[in-house]
Amino acid sequence: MQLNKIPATVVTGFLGSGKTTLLAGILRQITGKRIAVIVNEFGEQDIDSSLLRGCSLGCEDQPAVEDDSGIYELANGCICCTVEEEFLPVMKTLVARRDDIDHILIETSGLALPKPLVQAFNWPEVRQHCTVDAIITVVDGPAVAAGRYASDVDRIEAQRRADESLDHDPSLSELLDDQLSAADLVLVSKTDLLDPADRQRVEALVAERVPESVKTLFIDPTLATDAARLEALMGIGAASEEGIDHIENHHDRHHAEGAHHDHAHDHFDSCVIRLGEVDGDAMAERLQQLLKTHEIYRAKGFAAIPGKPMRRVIQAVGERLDGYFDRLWEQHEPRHTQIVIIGRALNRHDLHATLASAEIAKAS
Ligand SMILES: Nc1nc2c(ncn2[C@@H]2O[C@H](COP(=O)(O)OP(=O)(O)OP(=O)(O)O)[C@@H](O)[C@H]2O)c(=O)[nH]1
Repeated sequence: MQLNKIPATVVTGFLGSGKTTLLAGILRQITGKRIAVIVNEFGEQDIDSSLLRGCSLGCEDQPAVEDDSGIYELANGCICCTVEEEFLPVMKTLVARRDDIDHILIETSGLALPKPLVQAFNWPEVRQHCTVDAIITVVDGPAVAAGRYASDVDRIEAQRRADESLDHDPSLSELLDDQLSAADLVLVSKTDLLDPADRQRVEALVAERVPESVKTLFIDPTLATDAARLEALMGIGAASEEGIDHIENHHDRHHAEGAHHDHAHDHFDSCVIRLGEVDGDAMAERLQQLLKTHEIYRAKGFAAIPGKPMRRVIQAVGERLDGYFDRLWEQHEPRHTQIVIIGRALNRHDLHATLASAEIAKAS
């Protein structure tokens, strides 16, 4: 590690792969380090920072940075496209506060490429004071084992064959490749949902895409009881910015071939559904129905349930839906429901109408 530079860990990985869960585990488990967090979301609402804030508020001995929560949101689009406008000013703020910060954790949007962000660490203002400790790519174990990325390639190939005019349409598989191409360390998440054969499939897929020198760890962040293991993720000392220009990826290759410059997120759509109080069971049932009938990759947010003093977090990845109560509604906070949905060709009207049928009362 380079002396006197603040180390920054960049956590990348597809939508819903487990990045926020990992960050929350680190913030909860690692005490004695002052950690600043930068989160970037695809979509108009930053649910992740709200969840992470809930986490650091719950951990009294873990204030991230003095006098605020230490969580910086870059909610306005994908970090890989807004490096200059959004990321640089935040980094300058952190550099100015460097005596208060031991480590920076950056969660990129699930649709972002890590390369442009890491290249920004070579800008003089940043380079002088910060270094990239490691790029950690989180891979959704069950999704990879189930062939979600492969089947998407097949689907897109079929689309390309059907319509020759289709230019470069980056697939989920290419995005996974590009997120893996920059990795210093790969973490396979949701290992509680993997059987030994799944593990082998995931291992084989990752091994095809990363050099042998890059380690792959199977980790279960929801069971993040192992602080020493989490601590080992910080302090890798890779100085990833030094070699980043030489990392090859599909995105740069398409660009060099003269293809229209676009990013995976140009092909995704997002919308936010805002409602008042909802019937919890009806909401789950309607959402499950939408996950089956629409091309939704990710849905997340929270719901206000009548008579419940806590807000209910809603999480969906693929067709899997989870929910839990995370914190009490504050006294003057309006009780409302808000769900961000990310997918392809979303019909907002349909999504809103279906979920609104679970609404019981308008927001207070
Ligand atoms: N079973 C299981 N579920 C997990 C694990 N880690 C994360 N999840 C669930 O997976 C869902 C997505 O997790 P997040 O941590 O929000 O994923 P993310 O990568 O931050 O998602 P985006 O920010 O939307 O890209 C949530 O419902 C988590 O509870 C795990 O180890 N096991």
